[in-house]
Amino acid sequence: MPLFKSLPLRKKMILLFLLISSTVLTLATTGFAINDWHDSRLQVTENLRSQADIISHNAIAALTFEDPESVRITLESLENVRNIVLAVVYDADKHIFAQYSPKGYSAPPLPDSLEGELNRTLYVIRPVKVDQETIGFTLLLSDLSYLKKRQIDQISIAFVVFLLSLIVALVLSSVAQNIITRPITQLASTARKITRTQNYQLRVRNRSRDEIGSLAADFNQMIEQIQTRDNELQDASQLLEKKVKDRTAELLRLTEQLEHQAFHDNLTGLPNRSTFDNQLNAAINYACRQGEQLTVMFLDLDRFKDINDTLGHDMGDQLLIELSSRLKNSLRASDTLARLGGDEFAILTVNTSQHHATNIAAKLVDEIKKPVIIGDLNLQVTTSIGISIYPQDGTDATTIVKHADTAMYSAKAAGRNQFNFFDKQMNIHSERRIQLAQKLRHAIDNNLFQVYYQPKWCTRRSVMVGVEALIRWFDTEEGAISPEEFIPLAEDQGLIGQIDQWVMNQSCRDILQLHQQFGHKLQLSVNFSPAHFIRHDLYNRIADVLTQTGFPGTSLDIEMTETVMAAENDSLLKQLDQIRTLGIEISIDDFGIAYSSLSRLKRLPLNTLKIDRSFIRDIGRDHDDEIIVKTIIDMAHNLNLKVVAEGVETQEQLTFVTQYNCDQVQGFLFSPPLPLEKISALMQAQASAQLNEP
Ligand SMILES: Nc1nc2c(ncn2[C@@H]2O[C@@H]3COP(=O)(O)O[C@H]4[C@@H](O)[C@H](n5cnc6c(=O)[nH]c(N)nc65)O[C@@H]4COP(=O)(O)O[C@H]3[C@H]2O)c(=O)[nH]1
Repeated sequence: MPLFKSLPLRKKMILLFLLISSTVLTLATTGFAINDWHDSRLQVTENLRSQADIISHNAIAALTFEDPESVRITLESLENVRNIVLAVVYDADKHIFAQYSPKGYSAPPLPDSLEGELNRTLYVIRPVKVDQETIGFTLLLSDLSYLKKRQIDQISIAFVVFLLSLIVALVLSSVAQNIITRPITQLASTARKITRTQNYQLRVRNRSRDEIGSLAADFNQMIEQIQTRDNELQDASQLLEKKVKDRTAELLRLTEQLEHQAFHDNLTGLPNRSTFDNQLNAAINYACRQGEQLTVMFLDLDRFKDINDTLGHDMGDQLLIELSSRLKNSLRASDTLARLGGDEFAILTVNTSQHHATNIAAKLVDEIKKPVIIGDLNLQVTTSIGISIYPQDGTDATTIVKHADTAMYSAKAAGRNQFNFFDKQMNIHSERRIQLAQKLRHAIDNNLFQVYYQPKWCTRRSVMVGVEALIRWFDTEEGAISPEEFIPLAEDQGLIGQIDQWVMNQSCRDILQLHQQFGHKLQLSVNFSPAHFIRHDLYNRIADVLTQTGFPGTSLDIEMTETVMAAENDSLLKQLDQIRTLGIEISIDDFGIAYSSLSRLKRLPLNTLKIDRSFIRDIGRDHDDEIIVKTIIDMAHNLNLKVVAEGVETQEQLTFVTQYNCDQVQGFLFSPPLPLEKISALMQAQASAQLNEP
């Protein structure tokens, strides 16, 4: 049975067909054979009966007259009757009376029953009667071998027919199975193919309209649904795959960005402080093992805060980007350049001698000094660099960085635009800055400042026409502290606003006294740090001072550094215009050292240019500076601006600037900054002299 179950449907059907056909044929043949056998026996028996009746009738006389010869002759007449192998007539006592045996059969004793089978022969006994009296018996024996032979022949024929029928049945069943199972086989093979190839476009060819046809139609419909779902699934999976891919890429990008942001500065893309610290620590460990030197440079842009405050942060950012790239291009790939924040950069160079560090620092100072052109601005920035060397200036990262920072401040204090190597003395300066900052706060809170005034002389008339208010700080412990030292500190510490406000207030009161005393409108110049211009209430604050003090705006001059002038800034322009409505004049201080945009000069509402004293100082020594001074004077006059030469110390310098029609001069040649009483005395003297003039 398991073998049958595992057979393909086609073979199962053929086998079943054959089984059914052979069973039916066998049953039919057997039925026919049995029937035929019975019929034949019946016929033979019938024949024997009628022959026996005839013989019995004919033997009456012979038995009556005891004439066996005549019975024998009668019996011999059976010669033509087929199959009779023995004919015997018995007398009443069942003794053989006569017999006929064509095949030598011997007569058996007379059986008891009238019909039956004896020694594979059929026999029939008929009594010979006369008037109801039995006078003898007739026995006829018929041989069955003929019948059997016929039976065998028939069975043989039936067997052949059986075999032929089987062959026909085989052919027919094969055709039948082909008709029935082929669609099913196709269905199965299509299903297998679809499973194997996942090709849901395959369909079963459906020609019939029977159950298999509808099964195939249902199958096709089912595959169609699966195909639709598969397509939807594939679309969804593709979409999902794409989304997962996009998401993964996005995550990767974000991770990289976050990693980059964690270790780099956003604006310049340079490593940040934490990366620098890590690299420095690693470099120190390596240098320690190898016995090498390494150098840390701390770099800070000079007056960058002014640029940021006046030109705006966007401009400051662009400048930082440009300068970062310059720095990077000036260094080797093995050097680390990091932005620590604001305008502070740090550089780590490994295995570097002091000589090599000097070359690098000098190169960086020069690179930064080169003009930067952003839009129509031509900016010039300088930098101060502090350098410390491992292991001589420190053996751990914190100390080395701190010492480079200290050296940088020392470079700034020494006049900026230079580099300085750390030396132990500088620590004293660093501590000094901290101590000074504390003192400065105390001085502001307690009004511990004074204002000195430095006269400005008119070159044409040789009279004092104005004064510049300059703050003075006389500390009880250490005496006078120079503004050169504490003003940058105040700017750094965000204290300059309070200082300038105080100076303006005080000087307005002071000079108003002189106005009242001498009836002469001496012009007052006050210094204004660029930081003021980022506050939009500057106009109000100045107006308030004028209102509170009663000082005439027309006698006030505000000095701002050249960095302010470079601002492409509508707000600044607006503020300056507003301030000018108060009658106030505006001067550019220290002109010539930073910006040189002529178009900006023309656009801003200015009154005066003050030539930086570094140009005046070298008159008579540096021809270039002389040309610069002359050019500035010409240019200012062409722009309808007054020119003041500051820092005039010698007659030669005075002669030079006077020769080129400089309008005013200021400097030690005439007077250092003086307290109000001395200015008052000077004015007194001047007034007396004028009175004495012829
Ligand atoms: N070598 C030399 N120097 C001369 C000569 N004539 C004048 N000076 C000095 O040059 C400086 C002129 O002031 P500045 O250029 O505005 O430079 C000022 C100014 O930028 C700043 N400053 C002073 N007072 C104030 C203030 O009240 N507010 C602000 N924001 N800054 C101030 O501090 C700087 C230094 O001020 P000071 O030490 O008073 O130094 C003053 C003055 O003493 C000279 O012939 N030779």
